[in-house]
Amino acid sequence: MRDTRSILPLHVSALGFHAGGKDLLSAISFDLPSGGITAVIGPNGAGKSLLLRLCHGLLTPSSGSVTWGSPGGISAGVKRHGMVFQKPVMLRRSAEANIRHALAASGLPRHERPARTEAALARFGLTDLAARPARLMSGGEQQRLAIARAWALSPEVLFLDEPTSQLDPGATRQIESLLGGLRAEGVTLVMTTHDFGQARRLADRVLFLHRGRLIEDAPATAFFAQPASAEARTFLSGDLLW
Ligand SMILES: Nc1ncnc2c1ncn2[C@@H]1O[C@H](COP(=O)(O)OP(=O)(O)OP(=O)(O)O)[C@@H](O)[C@H]1O
Repeated sequence: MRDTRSILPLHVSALGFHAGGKDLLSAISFDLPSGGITAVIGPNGAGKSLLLRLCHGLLTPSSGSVTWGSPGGISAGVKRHGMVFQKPVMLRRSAEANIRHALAASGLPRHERPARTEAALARFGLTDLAARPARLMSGGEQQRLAIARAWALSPEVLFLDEPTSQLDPGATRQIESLLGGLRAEGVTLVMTTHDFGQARRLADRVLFLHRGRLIEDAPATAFFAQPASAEARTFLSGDLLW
């Protein structure tokens, strides 16, 4: 039977990542409790994608740790966090088959897959596109499918790496509205974005990274109204390039 205990909070402690002779992330510490949207922002190369990949387990920390769950809660071995990338990676199959494949890979019993697939397509407005080859779908449709595919696995936490950077304003608003809906459902979201307007519209909390360090961890309203650090002030004014 599925373990319904929470994988949260996520504890990131003194996290570091070293590659190519460089410290790309250093001494990053924060806790992620359940709920809300956290925007990870910062200039190009700050380490935002690396941070998400480390949290999701795609990379191994060089130092420090990423741990899930509180004592007595769920921890190792249960992966109820998903990740959506800037450019969705779709199999050369229909939209529906992409979701079914993810469900099969996750070990969901075969008899549960059709209903779960149907629900995911319906939830994200993709029912009419179910048979469409995923790679022929528009960028916005593919991103919706990527989110639907991640949602189908019932994630408690969803990491999204610049989910709308390839999309036009209409598709961006559509994705934002879907993300707001996931938040309302209780999914905990962590997303990188270069779009300050989007971070203001969506985020409850901001993690501001610069040169591999966590410079600010603040409620989004406070961060945008009055950033505490000189780096964030310069970044928000558009003058901090890297
Ligand atoms: N495996 C790797 N080996 C060496 N350097 C890497 C590796 N992965 C990332 N980097 C470097 O680490 C730095 C941070 O990369 P990352 O992709 O996390 O930045 P980012 O904040 O997401 O930037 P952007 O906003 O441009 O997407 C960059 O300078 C990048 O070139």
